[in-house]
Amino acid sequence: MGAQPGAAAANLLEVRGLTKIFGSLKACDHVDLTVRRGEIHALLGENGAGKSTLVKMLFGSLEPNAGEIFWDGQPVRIASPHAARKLGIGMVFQHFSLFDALTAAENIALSLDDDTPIATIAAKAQALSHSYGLPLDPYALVGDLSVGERQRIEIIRCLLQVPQLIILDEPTSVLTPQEADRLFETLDRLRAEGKSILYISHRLEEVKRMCDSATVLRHGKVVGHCDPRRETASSLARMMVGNDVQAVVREPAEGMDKAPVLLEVKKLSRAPATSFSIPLRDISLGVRAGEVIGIAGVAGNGQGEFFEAVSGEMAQADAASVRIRGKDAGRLSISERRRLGAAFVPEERLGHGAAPRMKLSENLLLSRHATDDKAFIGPGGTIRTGAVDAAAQRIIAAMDVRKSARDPEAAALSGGNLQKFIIGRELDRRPAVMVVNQPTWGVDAGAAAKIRQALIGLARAGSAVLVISQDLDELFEISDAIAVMHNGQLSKPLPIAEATFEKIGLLMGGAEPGHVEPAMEVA
Ligand SMILES: Nc1ncnc2c1ncn2[C@@H]1O[C@H](COP(=O)(O)OP(=O)(O)OP(=O)(O)O)[C@@H](O)[C@H]1O
Repeated sequence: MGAQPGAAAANLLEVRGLTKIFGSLKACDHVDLTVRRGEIHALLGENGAGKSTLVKMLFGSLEPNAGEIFWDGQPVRIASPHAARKLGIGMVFQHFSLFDALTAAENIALSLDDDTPIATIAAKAQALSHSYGLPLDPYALVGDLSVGERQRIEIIRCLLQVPQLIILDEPTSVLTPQEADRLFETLDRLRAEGKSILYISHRLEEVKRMCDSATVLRHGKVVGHCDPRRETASSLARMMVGNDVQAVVREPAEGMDKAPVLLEVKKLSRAPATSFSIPLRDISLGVRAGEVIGIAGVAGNGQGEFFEAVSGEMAQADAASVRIRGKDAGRLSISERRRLGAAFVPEERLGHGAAPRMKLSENLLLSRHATDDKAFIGPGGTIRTGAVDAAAQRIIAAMDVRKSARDPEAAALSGGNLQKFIIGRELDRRPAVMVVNQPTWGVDAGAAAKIRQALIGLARAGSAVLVISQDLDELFEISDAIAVMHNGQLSKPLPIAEATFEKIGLLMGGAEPGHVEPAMEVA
């Protein structure tokens, strides 16, 4: 610190004693952080450790209660994202803030503080996209783009402002392995140009591969610094969690071929609901009591539409296209399907999986009043608040949900902790059929292992479990068979003993199921 104005300080960013308090919780407790020029610095920590809170203070969207920030050696106050951008801090958020009905260039224009003509923005965006190897058509409608392409718009939007420090919050959680590789090449390039990157990720292998240094947070405090290249994924996880992460154990399922099919999808087809959605084509699948079936696929190949059709968010014309415990359910609503013993966990947790401004207990009542009316609703329709509260606390304890109050609003939980609560809320019902989309998205290694083990446990206790996930490691860890969704079609499930990354990868890329073996020989 104390560099002369004008002379570049060795450290681009220094944070001393940064503190943020929510109610009685110190989400960040005297945090120190140093980011050097030209380094990729990982910010690690389990769910709720305080990572998002810290970067929100650096990006000017939260005001610290105490502490100092030095930028290029000089003390600064970052009062708003606008001020952060002016300093040279850019951020690529985990949840994209793009409008589907606008083009890439129009979306970028919205975030710029001047009124540069669209054609100029498009030309600049295209030049950046070429030079950083991030293919992008500035005139494409965002609604037509894959998640990976949308992220590229966010990155290019950030680069257009010529930042010195780029904050990336879980950038690869929604990317395919190929898209992630491309992102890593871009980050390498930015580092070589002397830019600094603050990188939040729960994927420890990629942290080891990409990052030069790491700061580890636990319960809002810095508990360590390390060079991730010298650590293993498990030593990093241990540093974050404070103890070893339990490996997931998948006992082989016995006699499954004779077990009843609890969830059946039969010749399910669906025309696209909007010009941005994928049509579903003749999908058939059965999930038996006791088994976990995984659905792999590159994002945007119909997984969301399939989830909507199975869960009842979108009813089908053909009642027999979805059968739950032997009953036609295709035309039933979500609540009616839940009453048949099914549970559904959507991908998007805020707004979809939980109402943000409602307390956890209220969210619990909202999702379970139909199925648990005896437990939660008393005579004359009164709510048994004691029972609802006890169930909420039971779920919080079972899933180790970390929070700042006894029964906080859903929006006050960190992303991973909210996911733990939503999964726990459904597991607590012991549903006969469980369908979950991206079960561990944004969840730390310890909590992910816990959720995966719980899904296997639910199946082995006699339920049918269907897991849609982009995380192939996860699917290989928990599934008894894996099917692949490509362009609205589903391949036949491949028993896990026969499945390999290569076979599944080829199917994800659109290989005909029958041609998997020859294609591999050619390769
Ligand atoms: N607006 C808020 N009001 C109250 N508490 C909050 C608020 N935002 C965050 N918290 C609490 O602060 C703590 C830190 O949350 P934060 O989102 O920073 O964690 P995180 O490390 O980013 O977690 P994750 O990996 O799950 O995203 C959590 O316990 C969370 O419940």
